[in-house]
Amino acid sequence: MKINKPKHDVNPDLAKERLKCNFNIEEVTNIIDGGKDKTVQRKKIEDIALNNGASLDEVPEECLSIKERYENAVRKSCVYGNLVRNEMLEITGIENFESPVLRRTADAFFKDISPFMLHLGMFVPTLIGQCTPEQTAEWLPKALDMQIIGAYAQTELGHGTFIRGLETTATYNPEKEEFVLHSPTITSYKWWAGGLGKTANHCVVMAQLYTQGKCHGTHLFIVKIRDLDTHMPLPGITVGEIGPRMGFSSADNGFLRFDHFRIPRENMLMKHAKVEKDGVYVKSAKHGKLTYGTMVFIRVTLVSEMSFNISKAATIAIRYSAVRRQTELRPNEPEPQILDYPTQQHKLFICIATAHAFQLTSCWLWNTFQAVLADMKKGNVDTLPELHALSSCLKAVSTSDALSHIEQCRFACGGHGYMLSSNLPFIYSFVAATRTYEGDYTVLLLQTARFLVKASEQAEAGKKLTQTVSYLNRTANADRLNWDNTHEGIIKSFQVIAAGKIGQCVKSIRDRTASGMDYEDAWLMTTVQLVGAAEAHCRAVLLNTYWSEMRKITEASSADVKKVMHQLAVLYLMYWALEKTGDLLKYSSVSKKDLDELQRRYEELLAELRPNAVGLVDAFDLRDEILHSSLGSYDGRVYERLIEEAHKSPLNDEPVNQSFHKYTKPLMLGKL
Ligand SMILES: CC/C=C\C/C=C\C/C=C\C/C=C\C/C=C\C/C=C/C=C/C(=O)SCCNC(=O)CCNC(=O)[C@H](O)C(C)(C)COP(=O)(O)OP(=O)(O)OC[C@H]1O[C@@H](n2cnc3c(N)ncnc32)[C@H](O)[C@@H]1OP(=O)(O)O
Ligand SMILES: Cc1cc2nc3c(=O)[nH]c(=O)nc-3n(C[C@H](O)[C@H](O)[C@H](O)COP(=O)(O)OP(=O)(O)OC[C@H]3O[C@@H](n4cnc5c(N)ncnc54)[C@H](O)[C@@H]3O)c2cc1C
Repeated sequence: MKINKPKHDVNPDLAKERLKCNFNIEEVTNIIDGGKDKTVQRKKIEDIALNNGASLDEVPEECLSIKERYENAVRKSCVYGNLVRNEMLEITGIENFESPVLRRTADAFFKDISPFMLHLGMFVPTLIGQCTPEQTAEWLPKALDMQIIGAYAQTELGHGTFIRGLETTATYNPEKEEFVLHSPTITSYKWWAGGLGKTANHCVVMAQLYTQGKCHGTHLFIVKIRDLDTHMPLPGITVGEIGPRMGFSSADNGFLRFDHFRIPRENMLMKHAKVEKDGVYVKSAKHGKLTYGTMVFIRVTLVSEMSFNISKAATIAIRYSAVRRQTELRPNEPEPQILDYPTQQHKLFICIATAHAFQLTSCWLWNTFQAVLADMKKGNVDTLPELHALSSCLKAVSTSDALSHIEQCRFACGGHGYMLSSNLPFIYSFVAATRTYEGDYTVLLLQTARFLVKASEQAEAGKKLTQTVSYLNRTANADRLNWDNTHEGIIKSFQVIAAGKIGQCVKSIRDRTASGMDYEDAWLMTTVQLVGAAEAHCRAVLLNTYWSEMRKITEASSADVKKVMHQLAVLYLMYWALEKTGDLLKYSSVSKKDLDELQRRYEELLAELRPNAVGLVDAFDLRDEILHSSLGSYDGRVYERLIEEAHKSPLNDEPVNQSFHKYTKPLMLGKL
């Protein structure tokens, strides 16, 4: 594999690490990309971005003012958008506009985020999923060609989670064959939509549909909000940016208020329901929640997105840990590389394993999603509830785990990890938002819990369950599992933990209703346990999927690659078994001796993986221009880069800042 040659000598410690690596890095890269041809395709697309000045920012993004950051991000988004439509989509195929490669290449342009991200990320998928064929023909080519730029405006100031509580109204007027969009209250302001504030000229709006005097619940509408020539907001539209936030600093999350704003009838997205010219409401969907389809799609894609973000953080922290030396172990001996500390390995190797676990699980989930879409095309919606339960818990757990692992990577880099130039704070604040958007962590786990409680009751009644919950058929009446210290044994124990927790929830709800509580209150009182049960289910799914997909995908691999991929998966199983010892003690016959043995094996495994650590992150094949990190570059010039970045601070533009003469000196002289 051609590695882009570093311009400088590689740090000697890092160079030695690469010599220690005992597996074929390219083979692992191909596995991560999904095949050799996919690696070639990714590199080709990255080359297009990098050959077009992707990473060239004279002043680092973080040193710009809010306005400058936004304007710079728009400039780069236009260069990027143009490359996407003219060159990159030609390589991926237009039907793969959502390819993770495009999203990842965007990182070569933006340390933070593109104001156009939600155009491709949510607006286009909504058109694809929610339009009739005629509407698709009208809107999709314009959107893909970026003649129109869109946002996804669902959340309001007063409601994000509870979609049925949204207050924006779309009232049909049959005389004019128009919908009137209106924001009746302060809490009905649309709030948060990415790109809505200043960039988008169109948006998809979720609103309560009224026709013939009756409310039919939330539906989607496409709305032009700005003049395409002047970009001025249209009369009846108040639109702007919501203000600075923890991350997403180069984008324009927006607010939007409608004042009796009229749109043609054809602008209701009518794939699943429509309003006839005379105002008659017709529902064609066989499932009530198909208008939520874009959210399911994004939840599915976020699992792969989390793998990517963990792999970036792990690459930075592991390369840095190979360069950084700290603390004498024995007098007069050289200070060890911090990567030699088992505590450091404990923080970091799980990140490598998790990136693989999420990547393989995301491919499996994507295939499941495609199968459900195919079923739905044939009119069968029976598989949707399982997909919703699965995508909800995997989105919740993968974003939450990614966030805590990325924070560990920052801790692992000590003070330098706190520098924006390390890129870790950007990665962290980007991922922090993912735990909330597209459905808050707790809320989504409670969605999965609804499915699990029903499944448990069906298992109790002797019904055969679908694949991801079929373990409930086997474990419904199991009390404590006999501990079996094999890999399959660990996976099984997680299924027993999940089954036990779900069973306990069902019992709590029944006990509470039996003592006179109504079902809603009994459910509410049990929600802390229900969240735990859904998380446990998700862990069982993740462990099982990672293990079985890893074995499948490495079947034809070389012995060394097989070995290291196997070691990572075992590390993942052991890490989680040790994290959940309380649950294991509760639901299996595991003994203190077994757990001590597991701990010992885990520590040995860290040592076995140690020589391959740098090779494993090199295999993520994240080019420096995508990583944007003073600590994580391929050549390991950590200290030189930190100094170079420090010199870019605008505060170093002159030797004395004017504030000295204006304020400090008068203070010193007692003249304030
Ligand atoms: C130039 C370009 C540069 C770069 C771009 C390049 C590439 C881009 C590519 C990719 C980008 C990738 C990522 C970026 C994406 C996003 C970035 C950031 C933006 C974020 C956007 C948002 O956040 S949009 C808003 C999202 N909002 C939510 O998620 C709200 C969460 N709430 C809900 O989902 C629901 O309200 C609820 C599920 C909590 C409850 O719904 P409700 O209607 O009240 O339903 P219930 O009555 O409770 O339930 C009834 C039954 O329906 C079932 N149900 C619920 N939801 C679904 C569903 N979605 N599907 C199927 N079934 C569902 C529910 O379980 C109930 O079932 P029962 O059987 O139990 O009755
Ligand atoms: C960076 C970012 C980008 C975003 N982009 C968009 C966008 O492009 N388009 C868009 O429409 N939206 C967007 N959002 C909004 C996002 O989807 C919502 O913030 C999210 O769905 C959470 O809803 P909320 O803010 O109303 O939180 P709330 O629902 O108010 O949550 C607050 C707390 O209450 C808890 N809670 C709420 N309901 C329940 C319940 N039923 N049971 C138990 N606990 C509960 C939650 O767990 C949480 O702890 C974005 C948000 C962020 C942060």
